[in-house]
Amino acid sequence: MSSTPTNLIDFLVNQANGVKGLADLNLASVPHQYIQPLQARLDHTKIVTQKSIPIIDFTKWEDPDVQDSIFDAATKWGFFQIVNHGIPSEVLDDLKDAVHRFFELPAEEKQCLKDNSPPEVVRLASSFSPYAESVLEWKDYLQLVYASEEKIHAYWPPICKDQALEYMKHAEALIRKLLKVLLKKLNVKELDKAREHTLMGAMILGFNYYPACPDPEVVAGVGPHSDVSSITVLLQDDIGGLYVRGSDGDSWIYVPPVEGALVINIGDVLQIMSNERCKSIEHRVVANRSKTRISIPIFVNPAPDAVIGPLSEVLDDGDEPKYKQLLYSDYFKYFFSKAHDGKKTIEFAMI
Ligand SMILES: O=C(O)CCC(=O)C(=O)O
Ligand SMILES: [Fe+2]
Repeated sequence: MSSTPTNLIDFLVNQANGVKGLADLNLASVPHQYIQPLQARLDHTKIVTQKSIPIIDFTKWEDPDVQDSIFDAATKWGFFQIVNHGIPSEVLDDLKDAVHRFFELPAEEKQCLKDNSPPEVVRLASSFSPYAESVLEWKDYLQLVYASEEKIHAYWPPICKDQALEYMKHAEALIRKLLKVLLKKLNVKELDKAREHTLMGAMILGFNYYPACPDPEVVAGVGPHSDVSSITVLLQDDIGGLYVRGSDGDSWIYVPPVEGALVINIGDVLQIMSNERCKSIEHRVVANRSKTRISIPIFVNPAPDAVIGPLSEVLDDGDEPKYKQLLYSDYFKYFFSKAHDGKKTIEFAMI
């Protein structure tokens, strides 16, 4: 049995071993840096099993009834799953295989990728913001920015590039449809170029890797947070571990893996732009004792230079604005400057 590396952050981050490298040491228990204080751990008595987020058939997405159910889910739950979304199952399966292949690369290759990647295109990290957190999260992640074809071909890792790009091409069409439905319900007639820049001007494909953990009860896979996206489109594998905050603000609802489905959630940007009609709901991930889990979010983000704030079409209905107008890059930087802290990020945008 091995012991914890003396300089843990150096081992995880600079040597690019990640928590995958730590898990491969087969430690009997997790290093103290991962142990969450009692009040931060998931209280199992708060888990609700009788409720679940809606599952929506996306086949007839232009049908007004389907659009109503999407908006209803966005306003009441902030989270829903979609099936029959049009992305072929082979594209999803090939992507999941590619994610495993990527994280199974030797640390030297990951380090080489880190050293040679411009952070505006490719970022490899462990935990969330390890230099800003007092307790680490049991997760490694890769972020691939959906930049120009030229940058993608130059910098996305060859071991997963084709599968990631194929998925993004399909997903982009789906994202446009989802945003059109949500905007229509907010009285915005079309998704023109300016709105595209604001709502989907910078998309990031994330690969999340949660290795099996000897003490899943005491660590956070991901601590409670809401996403800073417009919307997030998440592909999860069949292991499970995602929980979303119930509407009472106290309970946690399990999001079961559904074969072929994508989990959609509203992010802070759409909560702000809809002046709180759409809800950006807190969620968290629990690690697994015996199995590695992966998940693949697309963070549909505004361009960094976009100004976000309540839409005029929403305020025209007589609403008082609850949020100010602010530069998205300021919001994004603020999110990463601290540990995950529930719904606190959005206070940065409140009037
Ligand atoms: O792994 C998951 O199911 C969700 C991950 C997540 O919430 C995130 O990456 O923002
Ligand atoms: Fe999230």
